[in-house]
Amino acid sequence: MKFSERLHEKLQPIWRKNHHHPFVRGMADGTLDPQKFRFYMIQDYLYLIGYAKVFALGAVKADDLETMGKFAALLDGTLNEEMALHRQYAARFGITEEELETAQPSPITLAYTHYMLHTAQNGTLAEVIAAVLPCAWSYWEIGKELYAIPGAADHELYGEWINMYASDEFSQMAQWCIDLLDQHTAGKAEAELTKLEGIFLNTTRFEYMFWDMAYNGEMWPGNEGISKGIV
Ligand SMILES: Cc1ncc(CN)c(N)n1
Repeated sequence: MKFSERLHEKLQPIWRKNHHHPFVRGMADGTLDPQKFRFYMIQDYLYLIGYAKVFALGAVKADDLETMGKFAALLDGTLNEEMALHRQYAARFGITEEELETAQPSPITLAYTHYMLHTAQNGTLAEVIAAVLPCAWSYWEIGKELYAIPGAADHELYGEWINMYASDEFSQMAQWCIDLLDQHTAGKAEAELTKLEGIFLNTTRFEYMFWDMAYNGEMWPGNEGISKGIV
């Protein structure tokens, strides 16, 4: 069994929780409060800045030019395609790029990005991929699931989000990460695989916590104004 198959099978219960989270269900049926989505967009923008840096660290840790080039392409895709969608949404909400970049990260955004960056800075290439894979893989799965719901991808506000994460480009990048992890784990000792499984589990948990943070507008104690999306 490939290592990615083992992860997928073992972590299904947590993955299903992401799909059933009220934030995701609200995008699926179009009932999500736009203010919650606004708050999510700002936090996700900050998250993606950290996520992009993890791809940069992947290029540093790669030991062949092809893999370096692919990580460079993922970095470019995150900064210039995925985050472009966020900038478009921000414009619709009347938020400037400067406001986006200077917004305060919530405790979960900070913890999640710092965990990924710490892992990527200190770990092996396989650990870098284990840290980012739940982000790419779970969004691809959610995107596909929502896209299959009649009318969901045409929703005035959430349609573009769904189309982005169900797109061929996004699926190819998630599949590349899956294949790279399988390549770097083939024949590895159980102790190493267990460590990688732990990293994958942690960022999978963070994915759930991120939906929850966005749904509840969770900010630092005493920052309730910000939690309502007023940056
Ligand atoms: C929190 C989170 N996780 C994953 C993704 C998909 N890159 C994202 N945009 N945001």
